[in-house]
Amino acid sequence: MRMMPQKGMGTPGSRPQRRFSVIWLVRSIIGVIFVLQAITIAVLVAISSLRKRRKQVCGFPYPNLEEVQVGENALQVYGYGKDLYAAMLEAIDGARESIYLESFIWKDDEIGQKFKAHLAKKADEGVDVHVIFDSFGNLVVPRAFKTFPKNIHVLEYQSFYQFWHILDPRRYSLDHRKLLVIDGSIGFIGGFNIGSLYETTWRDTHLRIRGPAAADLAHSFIDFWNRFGASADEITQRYPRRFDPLINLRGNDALRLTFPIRDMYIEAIDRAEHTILLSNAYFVPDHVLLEALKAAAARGVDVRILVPWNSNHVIADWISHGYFSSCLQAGIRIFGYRHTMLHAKTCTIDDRWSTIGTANLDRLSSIGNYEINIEIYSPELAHQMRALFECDTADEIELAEEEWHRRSWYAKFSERILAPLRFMI
Ligand SMILES: O=P(O)(O)OC[C@H](O)CO
Repeated sequence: MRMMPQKGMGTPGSRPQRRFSVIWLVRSIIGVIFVLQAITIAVLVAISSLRKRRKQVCGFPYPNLEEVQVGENALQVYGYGKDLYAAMLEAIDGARESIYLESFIWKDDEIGQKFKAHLAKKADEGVDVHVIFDSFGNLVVPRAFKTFPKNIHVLEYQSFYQFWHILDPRRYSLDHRKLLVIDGSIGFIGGFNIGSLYETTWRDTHLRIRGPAAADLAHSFIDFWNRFGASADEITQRYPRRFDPLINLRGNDALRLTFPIRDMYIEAIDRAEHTILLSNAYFVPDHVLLEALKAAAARGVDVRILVPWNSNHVIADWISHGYFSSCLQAGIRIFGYRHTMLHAKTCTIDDRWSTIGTANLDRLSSIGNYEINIEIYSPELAHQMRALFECDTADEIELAEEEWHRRSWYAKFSERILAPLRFMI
């Protein structure tokens, strides 16, 4: 009996023909995109490491800002690491009761060691010293550096500590916060991690609070410690807190799925009438945030966004570039900071409202990590934030819409091919 060859099988002895199907097509397209993304990333990383080898940082301008009084609190903005670290170490040296230090990254270098030595001295004097750092953020830091004297309480935050945690999407989060609180009365918050690199070569923004609002920072630390630290080592210290309409702390909590910092940004942008001056290290906004910024520009608000021109994460830069065309079309002004890496996470609106904190405008910070931002209602502070922004943008490039549209085809291609990665960072 003769067998009729079935569809797609070919004749006996010949190679079977691949059956065309939608699944095969989708798989092939995804495969091609993966390969193109891998090639693009490899090329960009190679170019970036060449650039890093050649680049010399020759300093950057920043204004000297005076401490301002906001209600019962004195606020000092820092735009330069050397000044900030000096103030932090001075505050640590003056501690009498407690020191709470939390840092996403804590480098084993001159500055990192300096902090460790000052903390050890205070612990020996009997001050209650607690430190938290993120396990993933400090993966490359030697274990010896992460070992502290016995009288310093340490929490190395690790999201996964049971096997089943890998099944819980809420645990794909980092402790991205940067906090220092002394005696519940002096608090530091902002973008600076701890390390020599950040001391003089990165432009970042941090805030010192002297006054009752520092108690909020203390309790944010204490709450985190008591939830994730050993139960036998609870912090029982309390600092009186009070509601303050001028200064508000906003904290993202991954396990509780509360992400008020993103909401805070959207609400403030929606309210803007005159100006939005936004600086962010990694500008990869979600659809809602982006539409809020565009809507503000459409109603006549002067929206200006400052991003690093070449950040420490080249892929993030190129993903960020993918937003610029639509921002420029919407009337948003984009500035690229070229002096050095700009790591600040700040915004000031209508010369009234400002925020300084740890949250980048990307998915990880918006709906992923533990983050902490402070929002301040104060024309005096907003005036300083404007001065800082204007200093940062004074001699930097502003993208012109036409010129940006004329960028090379391979730049446009790279942005397109990397766009699907927006949801990963
Ligand atoms: O995660 P951030 O914003 O503290 O930035 C850290 C730097 O990217 C370190 O590579």
